Amino acid sequence: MDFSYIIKCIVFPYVANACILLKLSLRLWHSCWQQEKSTTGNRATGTPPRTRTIAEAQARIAREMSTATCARFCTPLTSGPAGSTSKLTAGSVTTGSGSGNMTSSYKKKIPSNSTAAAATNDSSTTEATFTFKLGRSNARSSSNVASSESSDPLESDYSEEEEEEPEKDQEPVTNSRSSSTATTTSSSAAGHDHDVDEEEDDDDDDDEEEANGRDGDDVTHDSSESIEDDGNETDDEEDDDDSEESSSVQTAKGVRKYHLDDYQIIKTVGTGTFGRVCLCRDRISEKYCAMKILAMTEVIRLKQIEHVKNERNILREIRHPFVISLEWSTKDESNLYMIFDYVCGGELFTYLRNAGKFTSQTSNFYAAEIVSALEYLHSLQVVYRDLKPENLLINRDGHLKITDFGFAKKLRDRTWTLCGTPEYIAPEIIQSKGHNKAVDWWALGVLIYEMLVGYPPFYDEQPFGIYEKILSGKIEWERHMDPIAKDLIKKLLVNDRTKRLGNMKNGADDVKRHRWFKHLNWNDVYNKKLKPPILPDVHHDGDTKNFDDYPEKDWKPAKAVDQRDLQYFNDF
Ligand SMILES: Nc1ncnc2c1ncn2[C@@H]1O[C@H](COP(=O)(O)OP(=O)(O)OP(=O)(O)O)[C@@H](O)[C@H]1O
Repeated sequence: MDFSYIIKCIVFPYVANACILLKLSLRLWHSCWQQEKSTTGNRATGTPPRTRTIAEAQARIAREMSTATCARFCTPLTSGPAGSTSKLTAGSVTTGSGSGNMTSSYKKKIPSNSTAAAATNDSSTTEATFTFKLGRSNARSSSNVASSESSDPLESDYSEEEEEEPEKDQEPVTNSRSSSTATTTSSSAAGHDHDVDEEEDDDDDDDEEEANGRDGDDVTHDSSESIEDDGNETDDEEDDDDSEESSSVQTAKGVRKYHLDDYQIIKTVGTGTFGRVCLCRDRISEKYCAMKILAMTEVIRLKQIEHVKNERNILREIRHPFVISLEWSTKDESNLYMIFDYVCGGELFTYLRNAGKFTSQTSNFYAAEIVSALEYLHSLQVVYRDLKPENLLINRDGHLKITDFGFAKKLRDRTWTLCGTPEYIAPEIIQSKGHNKAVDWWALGVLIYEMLVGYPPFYDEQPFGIYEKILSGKIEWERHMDPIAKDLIKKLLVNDRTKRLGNMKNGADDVKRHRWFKHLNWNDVYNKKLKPPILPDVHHDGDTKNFDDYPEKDWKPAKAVDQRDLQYFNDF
């Protein structure tokens, strides 16, 4: 073996990966340090971390896992806030090894420094890094991550290219920007969104173009056009009286003038990084809905302005049976508000943890609905970037609704943000190579594995351990795993994204034609004709029994932001 071969093929890859991990460590350290300086207490709302009662599932998973893996997956437990208990039972679940009701404490938010954070409940530890979004994770070593390096509140993302670029327009937008036109929204995103899309420029670009069977011209997409076309567009010209908390929206039944007062808040059903999600009742239509309330001070502090705007803009544009529907959005001087359909069945995550794992049939059903949604999103050049069981809600009819578009982004080509949930992050995101829709197909592979096995394929207590495992590409397989499902997972969890199923020239069709989905008629999938394996136990549309209880008295009103900061959200 010649010397240059050893350097190129053995030493270089190790050194490269070590450098990447070192870089991530430095960013983590930097961000921890920044967060520690600036925060005490847990988020603007003051809500304690959420816990659940799922020890039996944990014990079962522990039994089924090798001791070493188990020690990593079953991280230290903490007791939760009084009253924060899961009411969910597994009685109605058709699953693999599911076995009824389970109780025990299960740490919902596992910070990067789990012991310290568990002891203090302090967001300065739980929000370490690239803005760790720890509100939603249960058995994860941490939840979502999104990089936030700069002190510019508009700069939510990290990219090497950015650092070399001259400072972009970083002042808050002026009043001359119309608050609701799509063009403004779009130009704002272009001007401030540091989740940079760039033409491909590194070595594998050409390969990738070839593999995708597309050329650069094909990928251009003018988001402003589609947003303007959207029936939900607020019509300021027709209604000059519209205040920020109210607006007229064209609905199927004609123009409706929405007001925040139209919604009666009933109960908190979920918490997130910047606020909470409440069940509410629309006094006009008498429909139940979910109101996501985001404290602007937190959005600014965590440099997530563009991500939040992306979320709203993308959601306004899309409509699909397996994607949450945004009905209206608005703001006041303290909060941003998004009104969604209320999905009363709760999170797929809870059903999965209660069951331990799903059968191949059950997993296949959910995977098919996700494939249908991903195909649709990608056709609009939207990359979702946060696929995981916590973000999949089960509707009363048993079908899925994908929620939380906080990391979704309309792509021209590639983007560089380090974001996602560690266990679900694709290797190219860790390596800061620039990523595209291929990351969603990777995440689908992780999700199918987690549904079938009960835990994700790459796990460690620390995000860096997870990243190391992802980059190593080694996966432990269960002996009795469905071999056809295993084949699909292998084809999705391919480190080289140009060879990853879903990202090649036939796109989603390659996934849809895989043998694991052979029996499916994809029109039936889209039209919800398949029989759902789980029917949630709910008594009426506003039932909250499938969600945890949150002590309502813990919510403190978010602080009003000053006029200058308010302008960041002019186009929200
Ligand atoms: N439309 C809905 N119907 C019912 N529950 C919902 C709905 N939307 C969100 N939830 C609940 O609220 C939780 C938090 O919502 P979401 O993930 O959108 O908030 P987030 O602030 O973006 O959270 P994170 O910071 O974890 O990303 C969800 O996991 C879910 O349990």
